[in-house]
Amino acid sequence: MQITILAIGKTDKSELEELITVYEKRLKHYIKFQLEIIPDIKNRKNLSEAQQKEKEGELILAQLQPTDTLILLDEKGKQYTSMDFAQFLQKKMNSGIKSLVLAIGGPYGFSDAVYAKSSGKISLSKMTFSHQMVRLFIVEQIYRGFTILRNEPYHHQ
Ligand SMILES: C[S@@+](CC[C@H](N)C(=O)[O-])C[C@H]1O[C@@H](n2cnc3c(N)ncnc32)[C@H](O)[C@@H]1O
Repeated sequence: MQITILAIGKTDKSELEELITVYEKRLKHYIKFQLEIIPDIKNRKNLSEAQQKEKEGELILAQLQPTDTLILLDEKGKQYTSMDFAQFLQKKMNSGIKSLVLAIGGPYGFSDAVYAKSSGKISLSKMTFSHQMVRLFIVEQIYRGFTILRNEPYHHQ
C-alpha cells in the first residue's frame, strides 16, 4: 500500500516544513509515502468562500486515481488514539487496497463532492488547526503508527 497526504496550500520554508520533512524521511523506511501539495488557487479574492471550496474540491478530485481510497482529515471526523490509529493503518494494509489518500482541505474545508467521494473522516482534535500543522501532526501520527505496529520504542503509553 502507498500512503499519500494530499493537501491544498503553500509549501514554504518554515520550521514546520523542516519537521514535516524529518518525519517524511523516517516514514519512507516503513511504507511508500508521498506528500502531494495542490497549490493555492490563483485570483481567489474574486471567489466567494463556496466557490473557492468548490474549485479546491475539483482540484482534489482531479488528483485521485480509481484505485485510491480517500480519507479526509476533518475536525468533525472520528477521533482515534494513536494505538487505534495504528490498527486503522494495519486494517487498511490487510484489506489489500493499493493506495490510501489522506486529504487536508483548504481554509473553508471540503466541498460536498469531496465528502461524497470519501470513505471516512479522521479528526485530530475538535479544535481547528492550520493546514500546515495538520500536515505535521498526521505525518507524525502515521510514523508513530508504524513504530507501534513494529513494536519499536517511540510510542510510550
Ligand atoms: C484551516 S482548516 C479549515 C477549517 C474549516 N472551518 C473546516 O470546516 O474544515 C484546513 C484543513 O485542515 C484540516 N484540519 C484542521 N483542523 C483539523 C482537525 N482538528 N482534525 C483534522 N483535520 C483538521 C482539515 O482538512 C481542514 O480542511
